[in-house]
Formats: sequence, structure tokens, C-alpha cells
Amino acid sequence: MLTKEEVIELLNPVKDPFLHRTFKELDAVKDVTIKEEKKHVSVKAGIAKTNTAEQMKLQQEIVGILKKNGASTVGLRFEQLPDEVIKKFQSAADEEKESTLLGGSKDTKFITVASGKGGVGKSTVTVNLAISLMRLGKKVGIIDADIYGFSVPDMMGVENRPAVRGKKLIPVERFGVKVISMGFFVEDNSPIIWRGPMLGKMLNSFFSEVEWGDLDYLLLDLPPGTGDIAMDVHELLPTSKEIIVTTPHPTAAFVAARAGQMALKTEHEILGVVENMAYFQSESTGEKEYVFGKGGGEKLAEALSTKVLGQLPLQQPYEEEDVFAPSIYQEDHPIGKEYHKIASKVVAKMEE
Ligand SMILES: Nc1ncnc2c1ncn2[C@@H]1O[C@H](COP(=O)(O)OP(=O)(O)OP(=O)(O)O)[C@@H](O)[C@H]1O
Repeated sequence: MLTKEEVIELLNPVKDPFLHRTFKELDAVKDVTIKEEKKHVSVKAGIAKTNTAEQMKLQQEIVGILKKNGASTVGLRFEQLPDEVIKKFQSAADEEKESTLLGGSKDTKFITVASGKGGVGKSTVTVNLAISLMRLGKKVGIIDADIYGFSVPDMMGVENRPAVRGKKLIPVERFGVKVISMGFFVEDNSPIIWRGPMLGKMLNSFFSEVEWGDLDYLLLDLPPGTGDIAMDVHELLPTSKEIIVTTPHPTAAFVAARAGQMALKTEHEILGVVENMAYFQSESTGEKEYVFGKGGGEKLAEALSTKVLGQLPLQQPYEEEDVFAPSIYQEDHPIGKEYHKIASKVVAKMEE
């Protein structure tokens, strides 16, 4: 008849269906009792999630192993593994999943830029944050996942298209930032009609079929609102952190709160709020006018238990003769300097 040690040994290679780690690694076998005369083995095991279909399968697997090795009857009880064990292995599993998605690049950190409604400057913030991170010496990529309102290539003045190498797409590089946009795959700016499942597939290919190389940060410009894409992003990138963009208008902040709540619900940590179009400052008098209202960013940050990362006034970048990048603020532009501060805060938070 089996001994306690043999039972543990036999169950060591069994894997937890959610953490994909062995019972040995998880120290999952909590108790074994053996009744020699009845050839009965009873086992208590810890798993990540109890009462699931996966648990049923696992049960069959364990009973099978023990019966094959001499047990006549098997009693099996499952309990949940301690939270800290689940957390530790869950985040390792999440990171592994993401790195596979990017073809093995382990150190890339994801930042999703979201907003409640359109037109608040989400794409402008994504592009300028990417540029400022690059100015801080980081290797940065952008996925323009705003499938209906893709505007990143135009904002950065990107004119070429991604090249193809083997089965992979090479992202377009502009000012040292790598870019992939839905806009690259659309003829003549014609509208696209998407069905739900296609969105997820498209997003998936933006990661797995693009040769991103070694990136420190990959920024995602999400479509406004709380639709399918936002959900897909969570599925694909469980460790991504989020920035929420709003204007100071109370309604905008209220709608943005929904996007923020969604981030929290899908367990994405919120890095902070960017309040865009915060005010207009007169060049002649220096007076600030709060044309879109006041306090929206602060209110939103409070509602989401986070901080305002920065307030950006209304102003266009300087016009330049030799470089065309209509939405990129220069390093010495007041808004460029503001973005620099925001990027520094983001780096500090991401590398905490
Ligand atoms: N601080 C600012 N000052 C002046 N213009 C701005 C500012 N921020 C954004 N804009 C302009 O506002 C318009 C909308 O910005 P943007 O496209 O970034 O918004 P969005 O939230 O990404 O919109 P959508 O999701 O609908 O594409 C753009 O024309 C952009 O150039």
C-alpha cells in the first residue's frame, strides 16, 4: 500500500489548472491520510480557484493517479491556496503571458491611455507622453488601438507604412518611437465596420505579429469609452497600468470616471489622471481662462483614488518649417515641458 510520502511524490508533478504550476512548487498537498486495511487514501489539496469545471478535471486526474498506484478508494478535498501564494504565481504567469505575446521581450511595461469620451485629447496625450519618455532615454512603442478614430500617424506626421520581414511587421519609427496603427491598414481613410470578435483579433496581431524589439514602454491608445477593446486589453495585458484623460468639464470627468471604474474592475492599476484643455492662457496678459470649466481632473482623481499627473492648457505646438508633426509639442514648448514632468512621474511610478 502507498505511504504518505509516496502519495506526495506521485502528486508533485500535477499542475494547478489556473497557475500552471506544479503541486510541488505550490506546496499544494496539505494533508494525506491513509487507511491501510481499506486501501483508502484521502488528500487535502490547495488550488487557486475552487468549485470550477477545472477542479472536476483535476479531481479525475488525481483519483486516476492514486488508483493506478494501488489505492482502492480516494477521498479528495480542495481548499483555496493562501492569497499570497496565488498573487505571487499569478503575476509571474501574467508577465510570462505578456512576454510570449511580444515574442519573448520580458521587460516591456504596458501603459494604456483611456478616456470616457472622444475628443478630449487621449491620442494627443499618448503621442506626447511617448515622445517625452523617449526624450528621457526610454525605448518606446505606440499601438494606436483607437480603431475608429486612429489618428496617431497623422499627429506624428508619419508618412511611410510598416515593412514586412518574413511573417512579421516592422513598426514605423518616428523620432525614435515605434508606431503601429490601424490607420496603416485602411485604404483612403475609408470607414471600417468591425464585428466584436475581429477587434480582439486585430489587437492580438498588433502584439504578436509585430517585431517590436526591445522596448521599455509600449503605450496603447484605446478607443474612447468602455467597449470590447478595453476588455480585450485586460485579457491580453493583465499587468498594464492605465492613464485616464479628461477635460476639466464636470460632464467629461463624470464620463471618464466610468472608464476609470472599468480599469479598476479589470484590476488595472491607475497611474493617474491627465487633465487636458485645462485652461487657456492669454499670451498678452498671462491671464488664465478656464474655458471648459474647472476641477474635473481633481474630481476624477478623487473618485478613482489616484492623483492628477498634470494639467495641460490649450495651445498648439510651434509651427516648424522643416519637420511636420502637427501634434507633437517641442521640448522647449510650455506644454512640452509639462509633458516632460508627466513622463518623469510615470517613470517613477512604473519603476517603483
Ligand atoms: N491641449 C490642447 N490644446 C489644443 N488642442 C488640443 C489639445 N489637446 C488636444 N487638442 C486637439 O483636440 C483634438 C482632439 O484631440 P485627440 O484626437 O487627441 O482626442 P481623442 O480624445 O484622442 O479623440 P478620439 O478618441 O475621438 O480620437 C485634436 O485636434 C487635437 O489636436
